[in-house]
Amino acid sequence: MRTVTEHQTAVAELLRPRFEKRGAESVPLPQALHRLLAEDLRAPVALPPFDNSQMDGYAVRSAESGARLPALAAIAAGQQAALLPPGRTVPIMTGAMLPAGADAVVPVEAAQPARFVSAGESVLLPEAPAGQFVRRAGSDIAIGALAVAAGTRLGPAQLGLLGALGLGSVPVLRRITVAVLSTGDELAAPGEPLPPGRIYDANSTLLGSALSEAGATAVLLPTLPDDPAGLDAVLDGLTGVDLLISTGGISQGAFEVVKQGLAGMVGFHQVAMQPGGPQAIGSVRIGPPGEERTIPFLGFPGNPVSTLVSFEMFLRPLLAGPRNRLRARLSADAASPPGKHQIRRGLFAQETVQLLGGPGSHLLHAMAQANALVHLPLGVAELAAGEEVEVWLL
Ligand SMILES: Nc1nc2c(c(=O)[nH]1)N[C@H]1C(S)=C(S)[C@@H](COP(=O)(O)OP(=O)(O)OC[C@H]3O[C@@H](n4cnc5c(N)ncnc54)[C@H](O)[C@@H]3O)O[C@H]1N2
Ligand code: MOO
Repeated sequence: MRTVTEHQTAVAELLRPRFEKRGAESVPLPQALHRLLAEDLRAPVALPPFDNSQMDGYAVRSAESGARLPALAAIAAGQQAALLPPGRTVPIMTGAMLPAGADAVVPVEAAQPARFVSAGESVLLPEAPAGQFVRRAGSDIAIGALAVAAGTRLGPAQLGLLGALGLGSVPVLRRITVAVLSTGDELAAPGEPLPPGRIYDANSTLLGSALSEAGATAVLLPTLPDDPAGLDAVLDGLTGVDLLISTGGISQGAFEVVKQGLAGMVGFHQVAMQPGGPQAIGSVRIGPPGEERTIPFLGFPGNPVSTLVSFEMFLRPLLAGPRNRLRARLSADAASPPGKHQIRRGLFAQETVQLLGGPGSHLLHAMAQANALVHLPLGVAELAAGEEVEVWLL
């Protein structure tokens, strides 16, 4: 039996070289959400690009503040500011360029009168130290500084920064394309009638959406009946994908389509975790004759919770990095098979986690209400309420 870490290492060794060779593409900034940045990006301009006002108020030479000063015509955001002559003040709006000579801003409500006066009128300004309410050029980021590092998953803040820096497009890693093959005679497609003895296919949707959320492109193949010859046909017809994942058909049954169809080509292992114990890993030949190539293959167990937990444990970290991990206290006693790393589903709030449903890997309804995976480590049989465990926030 393999440990979780051993299988994680095996999956990483199989997939990392492929993922690293995937290459980059340039995409318009608004389309780069959740993509991985392909190279370090440095600031082509400083932010702010020029000294500007942090307040709607009066720009002043600080040495001349604490006095009544005649005002010039107001400077709006977007205008180029001229020199502020000595002995003058100028109404200035938030974000407007500070005129040369000025080094402080007095908020309009601190002036007397507490409004914007017309050009030529004078206004009494309180003492304002140098730098007051002035946002210096480069105080957010200096020109040439590292803005976003290669490998960063681009979220709203990173994309906003790149927009502020004037970048219209961004180099991102090409998406990994993953074919998803749910197997089993019992499967019917959601939306279709359900004959007796059959169940609806949950895994195609579950795994497809997990892959999309992690930044990959999922290609959902039609479900495969328990017919090893059918698997050969699927492989022959497959092109343009970086990875194939199957679900089901890998344990000890009499009709294990993946196990029978790929015997000798891929490894079938028992991993010391629950759910997700049975795992397959290796490489498969795909493509029509003359265009064959070899791609990595992962076989996840068929139970839907096993499939999603397998994805979270083995694949998601390689596609999108680790989940947020923290320690939480169990809300109630818990038991776990000591020979396995058990991964339960739970509801995390205020440093406490409540287990939802039992350990069974068919309990998809409970998982659909969970916001965390709860780790009960190898070697642990019983945990008391209040004991700390690791949780991964989903
Ligand atoms: N004798 C043994 N039997 C089983 C063992 C074992 O060690 N010895 N392991 C059990 C464990 S643990 C798991 S997990 C499953 C894994 O089996 P398979 O990967 O071969 O999966 P299947 O048998 O095809 O399906 C398992 C279960 O999940 C349902 N299923 C499958 N695909 C889907 C889908 N796309 N959507 C919804 N539900 C699906 C399927 O109907 C089965 O109920 O093996 C245990 N057995
Ligand atoms: O290892 Mo299985 O995934 O418990 O049901």
